[in-house]
Amino acid sequence: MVDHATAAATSPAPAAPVRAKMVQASKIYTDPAGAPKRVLDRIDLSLAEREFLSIVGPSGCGKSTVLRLLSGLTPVSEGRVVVGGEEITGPPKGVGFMFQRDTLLPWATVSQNISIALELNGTPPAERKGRIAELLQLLGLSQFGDYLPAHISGGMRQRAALGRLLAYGPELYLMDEPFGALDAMTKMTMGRELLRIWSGHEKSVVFVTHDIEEAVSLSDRVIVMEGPPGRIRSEYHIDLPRPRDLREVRKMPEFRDYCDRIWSDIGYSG
Ligand SMILES: Nc1ncnc2c1ncn2[C@@H]1O[C@H](COP(=O)(O)OP(=O)(O)OP(=O)(O)O)[C@@H](O)[C@H]1O
Repeated sequence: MVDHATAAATSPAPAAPVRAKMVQASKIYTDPAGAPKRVLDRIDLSLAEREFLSIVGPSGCGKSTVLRLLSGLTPVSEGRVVVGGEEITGPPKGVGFMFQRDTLLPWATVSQNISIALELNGTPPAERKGRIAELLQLLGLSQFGDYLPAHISGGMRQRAALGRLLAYGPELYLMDEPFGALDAMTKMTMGRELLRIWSGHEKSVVFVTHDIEEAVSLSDRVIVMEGPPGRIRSEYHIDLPRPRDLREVRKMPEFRDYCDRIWSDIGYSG
């Protein structure tokens, strides 16, 4: 663990090339009375190529704001955000977002939702049909391509949203509690799918979750935030074997140990 309260507040330089980083990045919003409100305070964060990084922390500590800064959807107030080697001033290429509630287009079928992502990334029309079929198969949705989002379950909608993200094919996945609304079993299945896809495609992931066990089971590294204003409190390199069986890994004493330490960092003593 690196304790950011006492150690220099920087991540150790990862061995792999850097996919994204935040350097002394702060975000200042305006509160309803018009006064400045510092929601992120001098965040230093480095994400390696092919790294799976999770961010946990209490509600309102700024986890989503970190994702928004990395996505370029929200500009940084102080400091720098660098993605793919370039300081960003807007949404950079190669970045895809997935939210807790799926944001599928309600009037388009599952296949059409995926097709739009393929169109956006420039996949030639002749290749789209085959690619859609592949993705539907990968996500167990082959029977549901012609369904509207309202006519499938919440878990299926999240799978379709993941399919759309994969269709878009970003280098960096920014995921904001993507499985937060799902039941425990579907959540585990989605986590397993995500790991399978991630390990096959070698993309980088920043995954925000309230679920510490989910964070530890999926990640290479877990960052614990505190705030407001949002700061990095500590980080854990998760030294658990890969490939991971998400149920088996939870039985390991090291897994429990990581979770216990993160719970106490967040301030929960049981
Ligand atoms: N557009 C905005 N204008 C003003 N304040 C904002 C805005 N967006 C977020 N905030 C504030 O920034 C702080 C951090 O919000 P953020 O959503 O990043 O936290 P979070 O850790 O993701 O929370 P949660 O776990 O509850 O989703 C909160 O106090 C929130 O009210």
